[in-house]
Amino acid sequence: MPEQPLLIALVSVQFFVHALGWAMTARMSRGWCGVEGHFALCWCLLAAGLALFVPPWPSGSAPRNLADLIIVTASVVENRGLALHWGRRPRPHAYAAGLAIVAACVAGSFLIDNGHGLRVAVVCFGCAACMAANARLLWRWGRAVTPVFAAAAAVGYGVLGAVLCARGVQALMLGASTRISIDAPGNASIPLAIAVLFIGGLINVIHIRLVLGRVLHRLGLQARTDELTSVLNRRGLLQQLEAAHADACQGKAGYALLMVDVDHFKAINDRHGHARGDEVLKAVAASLRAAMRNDDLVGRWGGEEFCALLPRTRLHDAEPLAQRVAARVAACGAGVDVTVSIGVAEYGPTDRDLQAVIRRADDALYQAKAAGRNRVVSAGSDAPVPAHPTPPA
Ligand SMILES: Nc1nc2c(ncn2[C@@H]2O[C@H](COP(=O)(O)OP(=O)(O)OP(=O)(O)O)[C@@H](O)[C@H]2O)c(=O)[nH]1
Repeated sequence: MPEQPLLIALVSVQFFVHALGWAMTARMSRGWCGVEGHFALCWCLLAAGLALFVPPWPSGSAPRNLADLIIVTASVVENRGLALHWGRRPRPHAYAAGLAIVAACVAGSFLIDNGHGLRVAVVCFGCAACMAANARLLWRWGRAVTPVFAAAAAVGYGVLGAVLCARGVQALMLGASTRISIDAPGNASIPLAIAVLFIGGLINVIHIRLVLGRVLHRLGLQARTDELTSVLNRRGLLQQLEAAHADACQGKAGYALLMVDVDHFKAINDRHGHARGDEVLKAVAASLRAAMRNDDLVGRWGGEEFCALLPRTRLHDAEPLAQRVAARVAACGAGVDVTVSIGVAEYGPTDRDLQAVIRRADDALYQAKAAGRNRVVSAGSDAPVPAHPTPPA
């Protein structure tokens, strides 16, 4: 086999390896219709398209343009995969219309003198439109999570789109004599083949980075979230508490803590069943979140106990908030009478240790329980405040 087709065959094999990797990932995540499945199909199409440039395929216009159409389809599939990655709704009609226009132009160009230039141009413009759409997706949705990577990748796709546009314009102007092609005779196309291999590798790195980032983000979220109530779990809340405490120790704003415990929860479980108990816990968590401000964080401390972190909040502001929480819970409509006891504590300049603040909130909660439940007690204040007139369940 002469050097030229050998090089193209190598690039095709490399893309096929990418496809294999994504196919395995899609199978593991059972996501053939998801992002991984789209990337697998994209790389498979690219590998197939390039393989059509290699003997025994004849070197006439038909296999070349079939290859070009397959490559445009691969670009469309990639864009669909990226759209799915950010939860955007892919637009099948737009994709189908774009592909139909490219296919019609390629078919029509066979009837025109010097149609070769038109065919190359249309295919280049088709791919360039997909690259521009990819750049837009990365710029619009990716920068919020990974600013540097998303901006660099968006610029990369943008440059690739611009190069393809320039190539399309050149093909239109030069018509039949346009010769810049991966299978053009002579040594000129060797750098082009190497560039295709390099750019393909970079695009695959972008795909890997996006999917890996999403998987790690999801795992991190699961590790910090309570499965039943969807609020933070103890580990997740402790991380936030430690960060708030470190900030406070450095002289930044302090914080307040609410320890919230459902009253007589064992009786609710015993009387109404464990499943209803779970529903009550979900309703209490939802009420807590609804009563809090945007910056406040709610977590399930364990069992029927919740904890809320109120950043930049003093005790005298935390107390009315705790009252509001108690009133919300009492009105949560969980199907049974539910009340909570709440202990409130705030960070003080002598608190070198987060555990000291947690202990004060816990002690205040214990006092609220001992004083008859369904009330708010602030660490340091002697008089427990009844939270709500409703008697415990
Ligand atoms: N349904 C349900 N019950 C839970 C869950 N986690 C803990 N519990 C139950 O919560 C109950 C807590 O009981 P206790 O610690 O005696 O507290 P209590 O009955 O609320 O009493 P006071 O706190 O003193 O008012 C236990 O019966 C646990 O089995 C859960 O995820 N779902």
